Amino acid sequence: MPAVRIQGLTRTYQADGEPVHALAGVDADFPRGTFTAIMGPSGSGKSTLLQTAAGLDRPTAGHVWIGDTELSRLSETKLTELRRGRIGFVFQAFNLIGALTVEDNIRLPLRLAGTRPDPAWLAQVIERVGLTNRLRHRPSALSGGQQQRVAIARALASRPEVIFCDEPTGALDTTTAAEVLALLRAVVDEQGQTVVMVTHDPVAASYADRVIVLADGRIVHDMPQPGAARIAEHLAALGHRRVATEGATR
Ligand SMILES: Nc1ncnc2c1ncn2[C@@H]1O[C@H](COP(=O)(O)OP(=O)(O)OP(=O)(O)O)[C@@H](O)[C@H]1O
Repeated sequence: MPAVRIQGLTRTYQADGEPVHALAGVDADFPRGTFTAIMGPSGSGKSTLLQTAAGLDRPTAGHVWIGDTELSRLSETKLTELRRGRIGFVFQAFNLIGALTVEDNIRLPLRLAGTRPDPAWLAQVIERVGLTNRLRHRPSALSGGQQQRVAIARALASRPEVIFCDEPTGALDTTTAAEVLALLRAVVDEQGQTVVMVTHDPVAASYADRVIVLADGRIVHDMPQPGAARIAEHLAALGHRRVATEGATR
């Protein structure tokens, strides 16, 4: 069973009385222990795919499974429980709570879910992200890369079945971004996690095992990660104007 399965995923918005087909029937499986990058031009449906797959938004039609649980059958309460316990999120803007220490930020999803932390797992996560000496600090005392590592530790705290990342390196410089991507790669390789990451950056996508490219709400490429240079070519062929080619040699 894949960690995530989406079938016929469709999301239509109304804008000025006109339908906008953000997702026009997308099928994909995300096997456990894999790292997938979702790419595509601006407006192609990447964020909508992530939001609907993660149960943050309801599709207009189609289905999402997290493990064996089909989301459309869940009440809002059950969906919230599932998001807290079985899904991790990492966003471009980190979304840490400034008034809480690093440690309390990491533990927050567990507190919200009312689950008892597994101390051995938490210690392992904190060590893996290199934050052992920072636990008493506030997020504002940390660099951007460190803050994103806190967000990754927070996403891992509940030992989720999948981690959804929306532009996790969008706010970071190249070196810090590389550290964060290496960390995501490591949690897949060492802990068997499943990561689904939206990114505009072919270099970021080159850390994934697989690249899915969307255009107009449909999958137009689904390929084993071919390297940043080839990814950039695929995007350029779609008329993508914001391709980061700098350093695209990986
Ligand atoms: N709340 C909304 N109301 C109306 N239209 C929307 C809404 N959210 C998204 N859309 C439209 O749906 C389409 C897909 O948007 P989405 O944000 O998923 O694209 P994206 O690929 O993530 O884009 P970007 O790379 O610019 O973030 C776009 O045409 C967008 O304008």
